[in-house]
Amino acid sequence: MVTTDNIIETRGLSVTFGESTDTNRVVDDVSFHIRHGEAYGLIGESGCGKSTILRAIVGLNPDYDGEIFFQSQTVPHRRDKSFFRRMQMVFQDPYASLHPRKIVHQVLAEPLRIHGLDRHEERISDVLEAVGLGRDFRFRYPHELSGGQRQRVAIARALIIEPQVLLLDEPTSALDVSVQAEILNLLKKLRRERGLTYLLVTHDLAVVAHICERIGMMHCGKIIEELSADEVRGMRAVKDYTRDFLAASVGSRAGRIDQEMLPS
Ligand SMILES: Nc1ncnc2c1ncn2[C@@H]1O[C@H](COP(=O)(O)OP(=O)(O)OP(=O)(O)O)[C@@H](O)[C@H]1O
Repeated sequence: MVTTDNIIETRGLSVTFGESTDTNRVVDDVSFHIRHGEAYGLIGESGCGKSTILRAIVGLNPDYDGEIFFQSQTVPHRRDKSFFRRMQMVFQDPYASLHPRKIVHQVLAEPLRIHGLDRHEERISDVLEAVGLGRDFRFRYPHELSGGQRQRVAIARALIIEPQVLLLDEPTSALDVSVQAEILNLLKKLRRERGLTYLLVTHDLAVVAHICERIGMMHCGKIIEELSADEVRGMRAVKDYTRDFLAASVGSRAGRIDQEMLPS
């Protein structure tokens, strides 16, 4: 049943790559929902299909089976502009996602132009302020920014058209650990201030536990179990696979983002 509490829902979502006898079903019959204003995390080991789900939802993988709903409406396989007005994506690598020959002002003006929004100067200044960069950053090229600053610009670009949902694909994994914490805190603040809904994909337990209220554990293309953030922190999983994943994550790179760096 699709309810109005859900902003995103998938039913029987499957994605298969390859042709004829050489096919690989990397997302296999995935059904889950995200409520308005919720932060939902998909976690799992590399290659389990997390990013493919995100890409299917945002329309970068149009060849999927099953259904995707946005605010109770079936989303057409080919997304239109109005869809992107409401849902934006932030990619893992801020080095690759920003055009090297465009200054920040141009990067931020482009979505405003595409979506026909006015007051460019004001919106650009406001969004730079919101992501913790001053107005002066407008004139910088990406190579004149640090990794964290670039990811702030990428977040600003996603937010400038005031979407309802951000899809976050490993938004901090290309950054130094100390910078990761800054960006995670920024994402938390922005969600609180703007009532955003997040779908976050990561293999990093600390990231998902700090940002998300509910977490889907993925394995071999399926969500095998859903947990609350408290259940993740308390290592209270039902499935053996999830318990092993949580146990293996403690003390790993993920564990180095400690509580002090991430005020809740
Ligand atoms: N366009 C594509 N064509 C063929 N195979 C693909 C394509 N995109 C992804 N895959 C394969 O699908 C599987 C799932 O990839 P996906 O990127 O969704 O995993 P992931 O869980 O996000 O992993 P990671 O954390 O490493 O990004 C992988 O085996 C990958 O090689």
